[in-house]
Amino acid sequence: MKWTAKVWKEIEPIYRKIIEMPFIEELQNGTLPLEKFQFYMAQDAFYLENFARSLALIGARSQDTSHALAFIRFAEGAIVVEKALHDSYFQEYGLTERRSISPTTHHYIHFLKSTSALDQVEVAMAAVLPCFWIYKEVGDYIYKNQISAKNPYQKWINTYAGEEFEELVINAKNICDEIADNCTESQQELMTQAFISASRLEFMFWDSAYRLNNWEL
Ligand SMILES: Cc1ncc(CN)c(N)n1
Repeated sequence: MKWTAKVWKEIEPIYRKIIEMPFIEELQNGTLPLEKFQFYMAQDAFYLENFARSLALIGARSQDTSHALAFIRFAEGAIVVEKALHDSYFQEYGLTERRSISPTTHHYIHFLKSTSALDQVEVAMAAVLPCFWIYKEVGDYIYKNQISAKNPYQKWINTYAGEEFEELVINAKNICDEIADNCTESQQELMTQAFISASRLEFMFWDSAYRLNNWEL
């Protein structure tokens, strides 16, 4: 069995919880309060910038030049494609003020940056995979189950359910499988643990946006 098939089984309960969470349900129905979406978008802007830095770092640390190129392109995509989505929502909703980084965003960003900088590069690749794969699955799930034809969050849904994003996800999964095939069992286990941690953080990211969670002090 491929490593990606094994790890998806591990995080299946987390994924189920994600698609059942109110943030995702309301995003799908177009009823998510704007304030919660704006909070999410503002946090996601911090996230994307640092996610892109982590991807570029993984690219720089990859031994195989085709993997290096793929990760450098992923970094570019995170900045160019996803930022375009952000910019259009920022303009549409007049989101200009710079908010502070929430505790969950702070934790997620630092988890990705430290893993990318200090852990084995294959572990870092596994840590960023949920950022691609879970978004693709959630985007597809929402797209297939949408009831309302008029949804203010349609651009978000179309981005992650789209073919362009799908290509990136397939590529990232294939690289992880190739890398995992050449790893020892204990390295694979570290990859799996990193994948599970990032999947938990994906859940927390949406959950904290729904609760508008911020520092208490
Ligand atoms: C928190 C988070 N995770 C993943 C993605 C999709 N790259 C995102 N935009 N934001």
